[in-house]
Amino acid sequence: SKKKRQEPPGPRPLPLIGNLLQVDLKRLDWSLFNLSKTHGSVFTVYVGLKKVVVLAGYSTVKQALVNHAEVFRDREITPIFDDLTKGYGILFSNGKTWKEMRHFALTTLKDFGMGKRISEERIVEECHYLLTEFEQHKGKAFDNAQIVSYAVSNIISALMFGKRFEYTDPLLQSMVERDHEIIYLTGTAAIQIYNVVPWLGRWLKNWRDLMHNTEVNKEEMRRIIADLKETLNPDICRGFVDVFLIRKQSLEESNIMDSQYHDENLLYSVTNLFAAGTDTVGSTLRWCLLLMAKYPHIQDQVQEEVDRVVGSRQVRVEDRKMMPYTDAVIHETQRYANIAPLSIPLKTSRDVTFQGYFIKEGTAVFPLLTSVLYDESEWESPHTFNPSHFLDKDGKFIRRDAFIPFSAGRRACLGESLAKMELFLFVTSLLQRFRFTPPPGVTEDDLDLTPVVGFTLTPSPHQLCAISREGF
Ligand code: HEM
Repeated sequence: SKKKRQEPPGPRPLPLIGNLLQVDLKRLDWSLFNLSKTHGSVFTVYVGLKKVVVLAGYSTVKQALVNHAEVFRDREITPIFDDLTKGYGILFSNGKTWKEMRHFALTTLKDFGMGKRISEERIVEECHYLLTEFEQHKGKAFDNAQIVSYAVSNIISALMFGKRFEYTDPLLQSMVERDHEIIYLTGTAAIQIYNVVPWLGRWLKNWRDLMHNTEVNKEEMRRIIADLKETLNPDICRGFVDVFLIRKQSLEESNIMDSQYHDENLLYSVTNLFAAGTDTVGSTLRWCLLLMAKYPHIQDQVQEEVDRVVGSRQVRVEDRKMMPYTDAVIHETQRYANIAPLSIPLKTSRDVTFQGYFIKEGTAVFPLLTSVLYDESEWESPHTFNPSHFLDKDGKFIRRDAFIPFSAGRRACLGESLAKMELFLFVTSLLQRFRFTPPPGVTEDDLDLTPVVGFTLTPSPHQLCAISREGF
């Protein structure tokens, strides 16, 4: 009946441009969050002619992604996602490709220690390189964006290629820089326009830059893979790429030619993991250092806890349970920084009636993480950086259901355990050794928390001073 097929409400769209006048493409997540206050937690917007259903607030997002996991599972392959990976790999694939590549990536990365002791050793080793680099800049104002990203990308590189890069290696530098650029450009207003009017592409500088960066990236990744192939030894698997190549070889030897283990899926899975594993953790780490410099009384409490629990020895993952305040600060950084505000768009895998509204198969869906991490009915002071969100009255760490910066359901981030381990070890190691302050002549109030808005939210370019702490 007509009633049963009622579609989610929303602002009235205009011909051709849809609701483009009601949203700010430069801060789409906040515009949609505001619209949810008028139109409810499930509503429709038209980005040009493209219809999108927005899910807002913790209970709605959770109900969709977790309780209707099979429906809200497929990726919406926008024109730009298609340009980037042609439906291969993990991030922007669907069906058999996605299922097999996600499963393979998860099991292989776990076999190489993702989230376990072996990764801990690797991260601890990388902390030393990072600290040495900070040491060289100590006391002077500097922008830590690059070295933080290099350290973080070495963790995923070790899992995939079985090696780390020197921070001075031009290959590492260019891959990190280009990925950063790609992630930024993908979220710009120009590319969102391209997604609804793809023939505009060649006229848009952002699109041309994106395509150029993607091509160079692929070339470099192909060369790394070719080197690994040349030196492949099935008895000593160095990482993800080796395991993939061996699986591919053995399937080919068995004359199975239609498997998912082909060059394209290898190339795009590796580029996906490198990009998803670098910029995300890198910018969260930078948010954390910036917030520590801005709120010195919070930094004091973290350092008091680090000194009391760890002292001057190496921090280990198992220290975390004795460090509720530090744990709360890292969680609150992820909540407040909200680095993936729109998550990554999904589409419905079949017709569904959700919260009384009919949503047709193939409809694009935005699980609005901003509306979850800033949900006023879940957080006591959503707009303030407040580690108490994760502490009970006795100062013990508490989990919060609405803390889903890695999203939830079938598509949830597959690097969550690795990211959490990296964040804990990098943050504590840096704060054990250094005090972070604004540069001379800049006050804490001057430190700007306005993000640069791309596909992720990163801190605006800034400088901090890393001052050596007494005893180190
Ligand atoms: C602070 C760090 C990180 C954050 C906040 C984060 C967040 C996210 C989010 C929001 C998604 C989208 C989930 C969805 O579509 O519902 C995602 C997907 C993904 N993440 Fe992460 N991520 C982080 C670190 C990592 C790391 C370290 C890796 C690499 C090991 C990684 C690999 C991936 C992959 C491969 C996907 C795609 C999953 C799929 O489509 O099935 N992420 N991440």
